[in-house]
Amino acid sequence: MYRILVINPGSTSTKLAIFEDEKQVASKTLRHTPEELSQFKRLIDQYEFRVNAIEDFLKTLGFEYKDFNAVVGRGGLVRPIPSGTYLVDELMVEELKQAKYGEHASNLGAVIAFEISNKYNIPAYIVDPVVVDEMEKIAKISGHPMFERKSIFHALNQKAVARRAAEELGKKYEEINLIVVHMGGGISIGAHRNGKVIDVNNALDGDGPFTPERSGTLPLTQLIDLCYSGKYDYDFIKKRIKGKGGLVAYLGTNDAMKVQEMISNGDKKAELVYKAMAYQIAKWVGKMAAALKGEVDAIVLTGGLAYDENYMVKWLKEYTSFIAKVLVYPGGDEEKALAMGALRVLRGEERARSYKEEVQMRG
Ligand SMILES: Nc1ncnc2c1ncn2[C@@H]1O[C@H](COP(=O)(O)OP(=O)(O)OP(=O)(O)O)[C@@H](O)[C@H]1O
Ligand SMILES: CCCC(=O)O
Repeated sequence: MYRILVINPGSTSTKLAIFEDEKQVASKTLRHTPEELSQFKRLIDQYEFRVNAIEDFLKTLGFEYKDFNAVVGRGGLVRPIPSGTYLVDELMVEELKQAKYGEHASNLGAVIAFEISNKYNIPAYIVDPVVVDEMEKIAKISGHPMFERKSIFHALNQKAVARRAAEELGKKYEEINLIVVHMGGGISIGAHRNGKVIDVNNALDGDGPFTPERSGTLPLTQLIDLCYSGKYDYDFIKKRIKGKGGLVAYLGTNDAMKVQEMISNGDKKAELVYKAMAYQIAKWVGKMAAALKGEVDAIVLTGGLAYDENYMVKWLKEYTSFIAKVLVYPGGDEEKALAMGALRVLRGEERARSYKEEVQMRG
């Protein structure tokens, strides 16, 4: 039996799980408020805060790090790489610590896993990091040669739920077309054509719908004017786009459950803003339907917001079910996908990819 520790740092949560082979024997989701996280200037400053959460979780269950055969973290903003399980190495950790390719909570997954791996001599892996890139060339064209559209999205969960949907449809993932909508602190909408994500919004870069705490695409000239108004510095503007945008900016919370409560209590502004979020998500589903030339086997809704059947799921069905049937997998399969990625390698069913070699090969 292989015991695996799963560490999944998200933008508004830390999700932890323990697997014994295929079986999840424990799990915990810790939610973090914007106030709690805003005390840290840089993402890497959250290291101790997130490690303490892991150690508390293990202590309550009576486990120690040495009881595990592997530790697997959600992979972050490294260079664009193909889908798969990667052994965490020094190059990857150095790039993540320096945030060379950007800051994201999942950067901490590999960094924490690597520390544990070194101290306790157990392997550390990441699986399908947020930079998995299968985008078609045509989708990368932005509108100006100084800019390129990038594939940065919830690759791990999108791939995991897409496989689950294929199974439910009685087909192979490689045989079907899906639009997968991951709705968490960030939101990504991917066009999956025959097992590859050929187009997707860059969930980190003001590209896409607004989200619980991100602005999504903003009116460009207004944004430029604001940047040059002399009133705000770089960090302030960036925070309006990521961290203090979206629901947080309009309603003061990134917690959709609180927004649902506001709506139930008759708050009309909350209803309008939350419905506008559904409306923008639906329009992105429409874009991806066009990318797939209308050949869509199913639309898959997932992530924390997919738990909300009363509003979000209902509205999205109203707007998009003319395209294809809508399957709903609330939360998602991220922890399982991470554990299974590590398990396949531990069992020798798959070879862990080397990040260093991948980087050398791609030049
Ligand atoms: N049972 C629920 N009903 C409604 N909304 C929920 C429920 N559970 C979580 N959410 C909402 O989902 C959002 C967070 O989703 P999720 O946990 O997928 O995000 P995350 O893991 O922090 O970020 P990301 O998925 O972008 O990495 C929050 O707005 C939260 O309030
Ligand atoms: C980039 C995917 C993860 C997120 O939106 O936070």
